[in-house]
Amino acid sequence: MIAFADRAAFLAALEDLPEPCSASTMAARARQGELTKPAGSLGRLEEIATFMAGWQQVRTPRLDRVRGAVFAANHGVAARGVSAFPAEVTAQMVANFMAGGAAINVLARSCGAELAIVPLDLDQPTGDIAREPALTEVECLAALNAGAAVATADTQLLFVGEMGIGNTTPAAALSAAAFGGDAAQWCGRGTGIDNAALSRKIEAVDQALALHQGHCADALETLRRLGGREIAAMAGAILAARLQRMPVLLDGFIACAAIAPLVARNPQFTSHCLAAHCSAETGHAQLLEHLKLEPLLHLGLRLGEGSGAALAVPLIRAALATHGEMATFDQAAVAKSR
Ligand SMILES: Cc1cc2ncn([C@H]3O[C@H](COP(=O)(O)O)[C@@H](O)[C@H]3O)c2cc1C
Ligand SMILES: O=C(O)c1cccnc1
Repeated sequence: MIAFADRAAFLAALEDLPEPCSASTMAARARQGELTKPAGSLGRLEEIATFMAGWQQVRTPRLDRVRGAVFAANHGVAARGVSAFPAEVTAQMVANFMAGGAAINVLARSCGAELAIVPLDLDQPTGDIAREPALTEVECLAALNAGAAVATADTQLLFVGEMGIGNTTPAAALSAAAFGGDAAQWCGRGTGIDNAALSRKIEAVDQALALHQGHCADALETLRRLGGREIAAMAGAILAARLQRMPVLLDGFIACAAIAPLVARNPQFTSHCLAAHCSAETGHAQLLEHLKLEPLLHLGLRLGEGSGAALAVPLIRAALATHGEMATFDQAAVAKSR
């Protein structure tokens, strides 16, 4: 199991990222060329199959073990009234996840994913990022490692989701810190806030950036100052997946913002990631552009929890099924292109 002993170990891991197996990628690409269809006619399904082959290091990748994890935590900044819901909802939704009644439970069941629910110190909200760092270094490392622990070695595809009332605020701050732009450009309506709450949110992000930006010397420091426990956990899980060459399906705005500081440091970081969808939250489309990822789905979702990622699993499955099960031109005695 992957764990980051200290700041240096986390930062060193980010500098030394494994690459996909090029022999498997080439073998998968060659197989795509032999299947009974015009070259390229399955579009992104073909890219998905070769992507999965490279990361799983086999010519014909499989999807028997899909693992999802939902990390939950509370945010000091929520006390500023930046969400449409009270902070108690985080713990109430964790109970709902445990009982199997949330959207992600239903979607994980319907796509055959195993789901871990990981509450992180729900009774200890982070510091309010507008006036102090969200986390201490020790707390941030603990959250990164709680995330890393879900990337278990037998997982063929990992997705991560989150629950944390107010967390679109730190997500906006992390995005602005990593890729520039002002607070208003990254702040959206989250759970459905009104104009007054949106003004408070933009002000909180402005203040957070003014306070912390000069001190964000590395990716851990940025996550610690502007992030939160569930956000650091998602970053830890996605990095731990990469260290094991495990492909990752990214969810919405918050899950993508969690890796923004890692991508700012190492632009190659997202090579093992597919963007499941583009959320309706302001900022997600531009964030995906900075991550250089093309989303698979546009469904107008703005839920989080890993819901968009779970919805993309059947698409990956279909890509791998065509790749693995279609007849070749030779097998089916179909004439090849001239
Ligand atoms: C019942 C409920 C279920 C949710 N599931 C995900 N979120 C989503 O909404 C929150 C982010 O939006 P904001 O920053 O505006 O608070 C996060 O918890 C996110 O996962 C939910 C929110 C609510 C209210
Ligand atoms: O994009 C998301 O994942 C999202 C958007 C709004 C609220 N919660 C999550």
